[in-house]
Amino acid sequence: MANIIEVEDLFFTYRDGTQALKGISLSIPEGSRTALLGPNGAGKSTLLLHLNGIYLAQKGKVRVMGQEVTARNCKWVRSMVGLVFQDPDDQVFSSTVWEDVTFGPVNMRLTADEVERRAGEALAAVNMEKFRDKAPYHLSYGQKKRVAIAGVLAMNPRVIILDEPAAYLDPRGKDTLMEILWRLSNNGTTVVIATHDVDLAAEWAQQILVIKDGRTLAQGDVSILADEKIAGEAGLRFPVVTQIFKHIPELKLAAVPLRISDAVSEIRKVLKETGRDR
Ligand SMILES: Nc1ncnc2c1ncn2[C@@H]1O[C@H](COP(=O)(O)OP(=O)(O)OP(=O)(O)O)[C@@H](O)[C@H]1O
Repeated sequence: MANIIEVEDLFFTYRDGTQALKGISLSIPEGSRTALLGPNGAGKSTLLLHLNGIYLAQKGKVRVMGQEVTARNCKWVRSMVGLVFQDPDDQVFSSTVWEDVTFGPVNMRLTADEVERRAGEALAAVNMEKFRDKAPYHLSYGQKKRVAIAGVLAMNPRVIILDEPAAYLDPRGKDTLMEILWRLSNNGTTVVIATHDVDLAAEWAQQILVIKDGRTLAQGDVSILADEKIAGEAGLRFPVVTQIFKHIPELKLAAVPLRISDAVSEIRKVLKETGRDR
């Protein structure tokens, strides 16, 4: 799989002198599901703002679809890489939901028909069609979050990045959001989430990126989440499923499971081997 995003030795210092990124490198394969993890202040949000061209590299490179992100092409980058902020109040500001979701496509100077089609499809994708004439101000947090996602979807990006997508959502809101993320990924969109939720990362992601202190600590498949050294360094806890199985070594599993579905099949295997599957 080709990489749709590549970051090479990227540095970024805020005006007050805070060095947020200190030579970070990583890659995101096209069509993949990536979870970005790391402790508070690791540089996740700062990195995400570089991936869609809101911040530009001070040193090092960010490449999107093979093109280096610069002041000249950052508008194109923003249309290719959609970013959903953690707090929908930072993103949803128009007087109606419809106005908000059409804002991006109107700015892209698409025809009225195309704007209508894209905004309609985007609202349908997040199950918010019936709220189109409502003021975002009157929506619940989870509904506003879905409007923010629709606004990004309406731009038809190749990559969608969500900063802490599950934060403050109730269990049902979180399930709805995960369904949306699965659907997007099944349709071929590259999806990246920054999260502190290791269980969500283990269940959903194909690729895990752990960052710490402005650098990449680890990049690889979900087995990274069961690695004691990495978890210790990044201050991550193991997924709940992994914790349970690490406590029962007498099961002698070939690999400690990270996901509920893997745990269930491991348990079934043990039951079968010991004749307790009836
Ligand atoms: N606008 C800003 N001005 C100055 N420093 C900033 C600014 N935004 C972030 N920082 C600093 O940059 C570093 C990285 O912050 P960033 O928000 O990227 O981390 P994060 O990994 O997203 O953290 P969290 O998990 O808490 O959201 C931190 O030390 C933070 O205090």
